[in-house]
Amino acid sequence: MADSAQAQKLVYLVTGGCGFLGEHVVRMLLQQEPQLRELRIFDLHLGPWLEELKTGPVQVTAIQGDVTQAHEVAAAVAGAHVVIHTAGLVDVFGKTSPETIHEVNVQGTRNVIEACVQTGTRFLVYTSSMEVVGPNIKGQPFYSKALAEQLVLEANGRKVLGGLPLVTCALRPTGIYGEGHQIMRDFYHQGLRLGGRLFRAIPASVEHGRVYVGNVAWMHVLVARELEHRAALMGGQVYFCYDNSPYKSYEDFNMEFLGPCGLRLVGTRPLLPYWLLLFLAALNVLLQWLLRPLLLYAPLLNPYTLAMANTTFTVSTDKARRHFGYEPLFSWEESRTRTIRWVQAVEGSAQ
Ligand SMILES: NC(=O)C1=CN([C@@H]2O[C@H](COP(=O)(O)OP(=O)(O)OC[C@H]3O[C@@H](n4cnc5c(N)ncnc54)[C@H](O)[C@@H]3O)[C@@H](O)[C@H]2O)C=CC1
Ligand SMILES: CC(C)[C@@H](O)CC[C@@H](C)[C@H]1CC[C@H]2[C@@H]3[C@H](O)CC4=CC(=O)CC[C@]4(C)[C@H]3CC[C@]12C
Repeated sequence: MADSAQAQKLVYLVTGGCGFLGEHVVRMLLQQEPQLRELRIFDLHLGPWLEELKTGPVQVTAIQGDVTQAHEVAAAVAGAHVVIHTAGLVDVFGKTSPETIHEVNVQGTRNVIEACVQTGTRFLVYTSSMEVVGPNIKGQPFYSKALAEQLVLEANGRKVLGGLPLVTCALRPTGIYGEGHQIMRDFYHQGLRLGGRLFRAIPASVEHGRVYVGNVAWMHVLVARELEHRAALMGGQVYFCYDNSPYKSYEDFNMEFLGPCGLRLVGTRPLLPYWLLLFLAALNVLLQWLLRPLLLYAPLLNPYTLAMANTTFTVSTDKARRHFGYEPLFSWEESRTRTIRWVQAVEGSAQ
């Protein structure tokens, strides 16, 4: 009996499973997905925390690999029931060349799609970004995400090995926050260096939609589960990731977490005029270029981050609720508390 029950259980693959979002998806699957028999985690950089996951009832298989290498992807995909493809490069600080970003995001996604077709995996969930509908121009970090999303959606309905159709969909989070968010960590360290102060650079009126990483992970788990049963409705669809996090300026939102950790945002309006911020941002680009042979200089302020920080991001949709019953798993209060605890615990700033 156990064998037949075990036989009905499924193999999931998460690419980028050791990243900020990927780790939350992996942990959420282990907590919330009863159908799991094996969870494969495919990543260029495997985290040591994976070892702690191997003591549970689900077989956890860590695979060190590169999505730009088709054969490595095919070997990881073979036999998987569903692939959750989060591996990607989103570099808003100019650390990585546009060519590399394109290779990982576009060719890597193409490799995942082809691996599904060649090995017979029928369900593919892609982590896109709200940015794909932003003011993208060629060469911006998210242009390659838009191309990759298009590949995934166009692949919906392709026949996989065995003759059945591939079912794909894409999820579009906006700025994700929560435990493990590197930019939040950078802001905290910047504030500590400035004597517990951060200086306002963005008008408080510029509203930003942000979403808690646990709710983004939960949406991935739900979509991976429902994609088979609701293929006709969900196949080829995109879903924005949303929850009840409040709309605030990027800096004021960060202070929801950094304030309780002892930081203070100075100024009710930007301390420097926008033209001076533009000049400093351009200067940072020049410095990054001049210093590149010696070191990687990648400050928070550059023309792209300044433009993004001054762009209103809002999402008004309930499509995920209507299509597959999504409701945020974590309230705003829980999301805020978890994030504060992370900053306090990881950064040793417990009060
Ligand atoms: N962080 C955010 O605010 C948002 C992220 N996203 C998307 O979510 C996904 C995950 O983002 P994050 O967790 O923030 O990034 P991350 O950089 O923390 O995680 C990405 C993971 O992919 C892996 N990876 C990178 N290149 C690889 C390759 N060639 N082969 C195999 N693995 C590779 C990395 O090692 C890393 O573990 C990305 O696709 C990103 O575009 C979308 C919207 C917002
Ligand atoms: C120095 C200041 C200008 C400072 O405030 C810069 C902050 C900057 C790092 C962030 C400001 C806006 C952020 C982006 C925004 O939340 C939209 C996004 C959506 C995504 O899907 C991915 C992340 C991001 C591009 C996000 C990245 C960080 C900012 C640019």
